[in-house]
Amino acid sequence: MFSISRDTIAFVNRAQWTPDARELADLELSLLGAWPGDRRLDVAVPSDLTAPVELLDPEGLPLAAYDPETGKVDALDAPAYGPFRRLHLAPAEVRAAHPDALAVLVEQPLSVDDVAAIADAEDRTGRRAVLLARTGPDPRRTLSVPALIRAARAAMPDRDVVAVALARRADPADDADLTAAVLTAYADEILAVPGTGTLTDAVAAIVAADQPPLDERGLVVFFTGLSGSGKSTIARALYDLVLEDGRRTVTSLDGDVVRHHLSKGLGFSKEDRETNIARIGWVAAEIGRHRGVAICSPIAPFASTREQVRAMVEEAGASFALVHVATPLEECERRDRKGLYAKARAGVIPEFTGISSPYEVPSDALVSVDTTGRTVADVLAEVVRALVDAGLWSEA
Ligand SMILES: Nc1ncnc2c1ncn2[C@@H]1O[C@H](COP(=O)(O)OS(=O)(=O)O)[C@@H](OP(=O)(O)O)[C@H]1O
Ligand SMILES: Nc1ncnc2c1ncn2[C@@H]1O[C@H](COP(=O)(O)OP(=O)(O)O)[C@@H](O)[C@H]1O
Repeated sequence: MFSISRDTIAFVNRAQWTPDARELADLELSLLGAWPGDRRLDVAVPSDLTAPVELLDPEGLPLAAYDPETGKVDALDAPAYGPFRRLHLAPAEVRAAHPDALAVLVEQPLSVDDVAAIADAEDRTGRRAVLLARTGPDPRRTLSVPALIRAARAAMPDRDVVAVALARRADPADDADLTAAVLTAYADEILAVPGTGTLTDAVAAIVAADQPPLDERGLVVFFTGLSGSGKSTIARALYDLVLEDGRRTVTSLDGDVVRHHLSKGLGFSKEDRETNIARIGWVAAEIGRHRGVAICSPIAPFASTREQVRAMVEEAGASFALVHVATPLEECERRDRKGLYAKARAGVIPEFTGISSPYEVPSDALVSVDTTGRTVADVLAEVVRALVDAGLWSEA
């Protein structure tokens, strides 16, 4: 007969939580045995979840059982996500391979001077350098994690590079303490290098490929404004301009069009509008990640949702330009091309933006354009000028 044990029931019922990027980095160090024994592992688990909570990786794989009371973790599985995963070694593995290592923290591409300093220290101490690349979230990061690792390998091809998921702390003293403790787990001797000076051609090429000039990075131009304000019209004109220019690939994510495909079935409640914008933002960020241009033109009436899109896009390494199409309600209503305002006024369409649903005017727009009494070409020129002035677009 088939029976389910109490353990199985407890396992199936376990609360689950996906930590944020900083917490996942800390958890990884803890699972590898690199986290300082005297430091509590903090994961902001919602208080209504019963301990122990299973901590999941971004793909839903349970990594550890966590007790929010004590901060204790019990390993369930090894992290398996992220590039260069094979370089994420435990201190014990590094010490077994290199008992006399000289640990060098790599946060920037190693310069010619850095490499010379490392070689000097190796001669002086009789130790061999192991390059510990800081791969945890770091607001000061100037290179993507894969590029940092590639640059470290290119600078010192004969040395081992180890990826250490050390997340930057906001408090400099706290950050220095944690960094020292984690490095000491890997090696008895640590060398700090300045991370400044000239780069070899090979390293410089990796940096240049990873950090193109602003006007070659992904770009999301996000038009927001009332229905009938002119978003689609100007967005289409910009789209054609990018195609005519020919230097960049471009995708249009128009409000109406998105609602026929990506957001089919969604309505106009606050929740559905937020879902709609989050979807547009997600796609736009992916386009930006590939250095394309995405032109979005939904109403996007809520500031917080627009901010989320900005964050997603910037996290993907692309630029976000918010364009407020600030044509006043009276003019939009006068145009009423689709007859929607008349229906909204008559109460036939509920929750209509500007009439019976709010529009939060942006305070973070790159440019704000009122299309009243102006030609499309004139408004387009103003938008392009704003993009050029911000360094996001260059005239051919
Ligand atoms: N209740 C209500 N409120 C606002 N708009 C409405 C509504 N019902 C239908 N429509 C039509 O849907 C278009 C707006 O869709 P969006 O996806 O851009 O809206 S949102 O960003 O999710 O708020 C909008 O198109 P645009 O005129 O191009 O803005 C309208 O044609
Ligand atoms: N300078 C202008 N820029 C954009 N649209 C304009 C302008 N002048 C008049 N219009 C008209 O206003 C209407 C805007 O509609 P649309 O672009 O669909 O707005 P939205 O996408 O914001 O709903 C169109 O009929 C367009 O021809």
